[in-house]
Amino acid sequence: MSMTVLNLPQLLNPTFWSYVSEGTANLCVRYQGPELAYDIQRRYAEEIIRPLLGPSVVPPSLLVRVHHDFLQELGAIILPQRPVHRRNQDILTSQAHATLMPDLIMLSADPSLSLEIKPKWGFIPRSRNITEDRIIKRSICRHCLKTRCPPEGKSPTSSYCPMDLYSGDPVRILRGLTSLSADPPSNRLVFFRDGRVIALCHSVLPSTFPLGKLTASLAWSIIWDAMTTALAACPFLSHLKRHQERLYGLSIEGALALYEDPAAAKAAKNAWGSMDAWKEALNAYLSRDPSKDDELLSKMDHIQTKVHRLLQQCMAATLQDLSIMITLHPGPLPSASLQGLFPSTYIPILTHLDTHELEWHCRVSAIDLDPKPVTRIPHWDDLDRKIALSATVNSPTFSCTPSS
Ligand SMILES: O=P(O)(O)O[C@@H]1[C@@H](OP(=O)(O)O)[C@H](OP(=O)(O)O)[C@H](O)[C@H](OP(=O)(O)O)[C@H]1OP(=O)(O)O
Ligand SMILES: Nc1ncnc2c1ncn2[C@@H]1O[C@H](COP(=O)(O)OP(=O)(O)OP(=O)(O)O)[C@@H](O)[C@H]1O
Repeated sequence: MSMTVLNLPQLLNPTFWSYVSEGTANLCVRYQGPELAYDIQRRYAEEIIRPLLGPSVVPPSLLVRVHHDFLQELGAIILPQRPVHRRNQDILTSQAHATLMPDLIMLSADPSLSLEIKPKWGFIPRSRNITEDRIIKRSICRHCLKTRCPPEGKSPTSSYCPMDLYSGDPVRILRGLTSLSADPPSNRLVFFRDGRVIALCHSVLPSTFPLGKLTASLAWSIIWDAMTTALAACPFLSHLKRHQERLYGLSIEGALALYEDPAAAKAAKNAWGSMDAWKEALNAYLSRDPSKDDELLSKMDHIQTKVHRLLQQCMAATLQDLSIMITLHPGPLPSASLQGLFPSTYIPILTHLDTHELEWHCRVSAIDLDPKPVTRIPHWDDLDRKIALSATVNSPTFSCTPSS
């Protein structure tokens, strides 16, 4: 068995280390050098988002050293496989680090089918800070305001309502998935078979797949059923919705009011690059009584409280923009492989096919967990204002059925 050895020369400065303890064989020292800028992104996912969503959902990752020649050669090798519209942007060959993660789409040589979806906001906000001119936000969810109530002269761009996906009700979850799949192709729903992107529902399944001998439409209806069962069985979406809603407790209008205090904005911008500050904001959130999520702004006179609330607003923004990867493996639990480095959790599912029961194993993971800049708060508020005002002018005749 080979072992991965990471090359991190920037750590090899003895003054960055201090003594902790020792035994007969090992001596333990603690790293106290400068924060590795690139590492903030990786640690944010592991130390801030993982406690919210759960260890089985947020994949582990390692920071590895890379160099110019490797990145340049890699860029040339993969260029033909990249989408044409992305090719004008080269890989940044000056990057010193990359993140190594388990492959969430495919595991060893087993047949697999994965669905990547971007669920977006899962609740309808209730905050007292929502102003009268944006009152439509209380009856139509953010995604539907943005996509189903476009400015005059434009057509709706989606029929998907996230409230369905987050409802916990299998009938509504299936409706959410199928409406997403009926939308024009986008990164909001992507299918992978055996590690490669496939055109949704038009693709014949491989014969190694247990459904491969069925007609495509029957096979796909069973697959939708298995995906729905997995999402209904896994507590992930309900955790995601609860944390989105609580972290967004002041609504963007309230967060903007805090950001308009120049001292708070400056302190929050400084705090953004420090993992200690993120952890403080997370702990303040985890120990907060939910009845205080939408606390009166006038009661928040400490700069520290404002900084916590601003960073929490950024955490909510990460949670609204993440993607979910649902990977289905037909048959028994996939055997350990190279991925043994990274433990993961599978949900066993049974689906019915005529008189036969099919056994699947399913893994649900969250990806794209980047920290969102606190400096975007005015932009998010402005976007919300535009979306709410343009939808109000259209006087939509529908409202969204809350997810619970
Ligand atoms: O706020 P939204 O709803 O426009 O979300 C943006 C996403 O739009 P979407 O609603 O998924 O079509 C947008 O998605 P697309 O690139 O449009 O697929 C981005 O994810 C953007 O984040 P970032 O600029 O990559 O950090 C997202 O922006 P942030 O809200 O994270 O700033
Ligand atoms: N661990 C993983 N295993 C398999 N595929 C992955 C993994 N992580 C990311 N991907 C794939 O790579 C794509 C890009 O990754 P990611 O979403 O982190 O990039 P991004 O630049 O932050 O994207 P965006 O512009 O949507 O914010 C994902 O949409 C997913 O298809």
